Amino acid sequence: MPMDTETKQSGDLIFRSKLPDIYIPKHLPLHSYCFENLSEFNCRPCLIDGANDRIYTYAEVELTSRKVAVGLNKLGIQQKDTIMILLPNCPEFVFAFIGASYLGAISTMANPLFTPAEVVKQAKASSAKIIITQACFAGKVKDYAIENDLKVICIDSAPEGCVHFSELIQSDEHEIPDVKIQPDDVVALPYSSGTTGLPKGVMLTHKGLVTSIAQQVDGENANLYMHSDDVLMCVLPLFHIYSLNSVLLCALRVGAAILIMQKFDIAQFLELIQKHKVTIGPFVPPIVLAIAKSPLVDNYDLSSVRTVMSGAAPLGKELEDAVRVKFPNAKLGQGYGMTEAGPVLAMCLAFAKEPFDIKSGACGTVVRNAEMKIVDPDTGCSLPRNQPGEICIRGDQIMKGYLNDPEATARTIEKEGWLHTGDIGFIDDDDELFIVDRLKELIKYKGFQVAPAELEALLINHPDISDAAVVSMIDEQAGEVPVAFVVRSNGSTITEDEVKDFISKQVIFYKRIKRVFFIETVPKSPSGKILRKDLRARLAAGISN
Ligand SMILES: CC(C)(COP(=O)(O)OP(=O)(O)OC[C@H]1O[C@@H](n2cnc3c(N)ncnc32)[C@H](O)[C@@H]1OP(=O)(O)O)[C@@H](O)C(=O)NCCC(=O)NCCSC(=O)/C=C/c1ccc(O)cc1
Repeated sequence: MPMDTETKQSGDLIFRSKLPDIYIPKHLPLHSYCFENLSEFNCRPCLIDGANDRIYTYAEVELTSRKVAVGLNKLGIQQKDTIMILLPNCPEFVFAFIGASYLGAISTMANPLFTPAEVVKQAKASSAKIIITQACFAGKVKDYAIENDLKVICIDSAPEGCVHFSELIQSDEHEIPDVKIQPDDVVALPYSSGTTGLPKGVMLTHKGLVTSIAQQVDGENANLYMHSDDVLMCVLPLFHIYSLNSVLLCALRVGAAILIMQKFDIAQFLELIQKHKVTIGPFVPPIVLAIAKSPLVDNYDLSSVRTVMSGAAPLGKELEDAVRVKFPNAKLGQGYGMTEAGPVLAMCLAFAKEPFDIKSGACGTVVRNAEMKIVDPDTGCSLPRNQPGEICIRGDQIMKGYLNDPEATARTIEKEGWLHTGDIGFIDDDDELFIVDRLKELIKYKGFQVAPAELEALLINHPDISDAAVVSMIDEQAGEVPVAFVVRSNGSTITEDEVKDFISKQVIFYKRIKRVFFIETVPKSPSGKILRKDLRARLAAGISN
């Protein structure tokens, strides 16, 4: 047994990476760290827009981002202000995010397919001062922007009252304000519901993201080895931390090319891999499933791909094996992330420069410069190898906390710095982590988060519903889908379709309720907590209306 990866510290059994700790320049602001080695790849492709093959070199991306920083500043954005990026994957997403970082400002990212109410909720909660979007989504924030005197910037055309993105780029980069960015300053504010409750702003700092990127791609034997000849497929949405961190920011650090795809379409996706000789594919299980199942795959040359990573949801062993044959030259493995954890907790060591053997089904080994422990959820005691418990992580990469929510922060991060994931897993004799269950309420539809509390709050707003609980149901395509247990108000005859329609109108597609089951009472603990396990057990036993 590799004892040096396991130590005892004040009674806790702590696991560490097999890779040695490295120096991490945590004092650098995120943009300075990402562009630290820029002179080595100034003229190389940085962003490739898959929609039109337009290539932006590293020099262009860096310069444009600085211009955008000045442009944002001229529109009133100052250090510590928040901008909202409401965009699908596109070069402007990158310029806006990095531009805001140069200013010491914060980016909160939202799915442009959110309903107006969902966007406005996040814009309000994050106190966003500017919203950067596309003309077709501008209507979602128009009224809110007028009421609150916010500027809306559009990247394509500028509807009345909006500013065109090109105006930002016309600024003189030399006018960039001289800001002193502290390592603990927030740079990104994604939203996540964590282990319980409603979506909350996750404060990720310069130091946190620098540490997370370094844990993946820095060091002589990098854990997720990539270099300036690599081409990464960027099809996962940049408004979630997986793609933002493990694709965009990691690639920028090493000078790799980022192939931007706006929307997943299997034929276009395969075409782009072949055309641009993609070498690294960071995916999620539904994409892996599409590749495994599509007959189109055999018409394309995918031999350039050397790394296929899956994350954000569990990947079954059968699927892993089925897709392996489609990529003749690729190593296949998983990464394990959670927005609050910065996000990467564990990464497949077969992706290391000097790779290790791994087992299929494992979601990696704890990243370097970090500590992991597995605790008994009932007693809080740490557990030895091969015993499942709640996965906890400690290190500079984890979030600073939830925005304006010290109670939720304290529930998630212990005083000693341990972040509780709400995931149940164990570490085996070879230091590999296996996730076996989930303690938290979260539902994952194709890797997108659905917070049951959010849907329950909407449901009980309906006059014909007196109580409701939302849990996950297994689904082959999506992994999980939300289903509702509903208690009708006295005398109500509300139907399943009426309940579904009521929710569909208010939420993005992946939060739509797929089934409704009517019950007499929602099972609850004496303290009022919904007994979700009981409801899931009823589903498993084959409940029907
Ligand atoms: C690419 C997927 C897998 C599949 O996309 P899809 O085939 O379009 O299917 P969807 O179900 O998502 O979307 C379908 C619906 O959306 C619509 N849609 C779709 N994109 C459009 C559009 N750009 N315009 C307009 N309509 C559209 C589409 O038309 C359709 O609408 P409808 O027919 O009415 O249901 C997509 O689901 C997806 O991106 N999922 C991944 C989400 C994700 O990145 N999650 C990460 C969360 S953070 C995390 O967990 C971190 C983990 C992590 C792990 C490891 C690490 O190293 C680091 C981190």
